[in-house]
Amino acid sequence: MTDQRGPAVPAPDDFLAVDAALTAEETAIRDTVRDFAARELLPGVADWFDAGTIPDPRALAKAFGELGLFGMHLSGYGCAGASATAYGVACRELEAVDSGLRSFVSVQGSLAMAAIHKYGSEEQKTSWLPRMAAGEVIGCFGLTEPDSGSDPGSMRTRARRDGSDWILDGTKMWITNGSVADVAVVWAATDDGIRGFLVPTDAPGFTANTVHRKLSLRASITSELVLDGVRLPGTALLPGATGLGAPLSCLNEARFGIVWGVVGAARTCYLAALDYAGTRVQFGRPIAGFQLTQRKLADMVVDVNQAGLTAARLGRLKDAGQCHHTQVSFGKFANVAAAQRVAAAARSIHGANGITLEYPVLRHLLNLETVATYEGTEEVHALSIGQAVTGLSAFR
Ligand SMILES: Cc1cc2nc3c(=O)[nH]c(=O)nc-3n(C[C@H](O)[C@H](O)[C@H](O)COP(=O)(O)OP(=O)(O)OC[C@H]3O[C@@H](n4cnc5c(N)ncnc54)[C@H](O)[C@@H]3O)c2cc1C
Repeated sequence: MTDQRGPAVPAPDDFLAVDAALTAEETAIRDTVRDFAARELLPGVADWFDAGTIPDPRALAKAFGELGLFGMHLSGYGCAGASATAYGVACRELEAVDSGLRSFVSVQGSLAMAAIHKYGSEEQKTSWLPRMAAGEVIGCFGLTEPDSGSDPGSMRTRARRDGSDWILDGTKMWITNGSVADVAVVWAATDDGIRGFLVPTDAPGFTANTVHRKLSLRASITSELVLDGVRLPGTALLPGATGLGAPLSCLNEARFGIVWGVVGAARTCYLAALDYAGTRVQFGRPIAGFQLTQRKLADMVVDVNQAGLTAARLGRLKDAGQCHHTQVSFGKFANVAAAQRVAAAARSIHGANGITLEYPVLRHLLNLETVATYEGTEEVHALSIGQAVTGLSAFR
């Protein structure tokens, strides 16, 4: 909108008019997910966080499936085949409500389904993907172990041959949706290097134990997976996944969703702070009128919108097939840190109210501790960027 005085004052949450570059389809997806999230997720999320769970994960999976969010940027097998940017926008709108809800979609679509889509046999794809896309089957992705996190090559979970079968032994830790999953994509060391397996969670010897007393990502189910002599047929092996590069490429898909998602978390915190600062009166005037508050709000609007710009640029690079994994590392590294700064500043603007679940700010700030840790910690992505720019690996 312009008038004779020139362009209008930009919208606080889209200061650089990034969304104007979305296609009509991407805009429609944004609006659909935003409406759904406001109607179905936002009213309950503080209670779910308080209770430390998602009350009905199967119903939630069905609802996400009906919206076409699972495996949204994959094609065929019941997946929506949308652009990477559209998927990113959907992640942004979900994480504007809670990082745990975006994690549900990331793990199902970008980790479990992407692994099957990329590395599975035709039979595995037709058997699992349509039901996972519809939300009838929940998947999880087991890479991390109690003693193997940033260095997944050190994993101890073993898969050994027994005739044409495989026998899996080991423990996976911090696995999102592990206790509610129907199928686990489990990565294990074999005599031929790291391989991926599709493990039905009712297989004898498989157990999942929910992790309790988390202080972050509480509206999400996190589990330990125990594999005690789990016997699988030869057809459980993902034939195309050979070596550590396979799970790492799935993580790169999920990280792309994080680059976008945290923009949503930051936006929510920023808008809450802006609203609060405009109505909270101290010393006879709204705290938004104090210079120190305005400095915070200016820093926040820059962080939110620069992060949005980074996400949008990576989306277009990915849609063009031109997004290098170190660029996704750049996005995760920069955007998570920006979201953490915004959430912390928003919490301070809310004063004492900011420590309660009546306002979203501390919930988001706590969630972002997980988001900074999973899919590669802040340090790991710094090293990945460092390696890209220097040509020297400092990982070990
Ligand atoms: C809520 C939640 C959900 C999760 N969901 C999943 C899931 O679904 N599937 C899954 O497989 N995993 C999942 N994870 C695990 C997550 O990916 C790991 O926690 C992460 O990779 C870090 O591993 P770690 O916790 O073992 O930390 P560590 O690797 O032990 O790292 C500890 C610290 O050391 C630093 N560090 C490590 N190596 C280096 C180095 N070379 N140089 C400098 N610093 C270094 C790290 O950056 C970090 O600060 C989840 C985690 C959480 C908290």
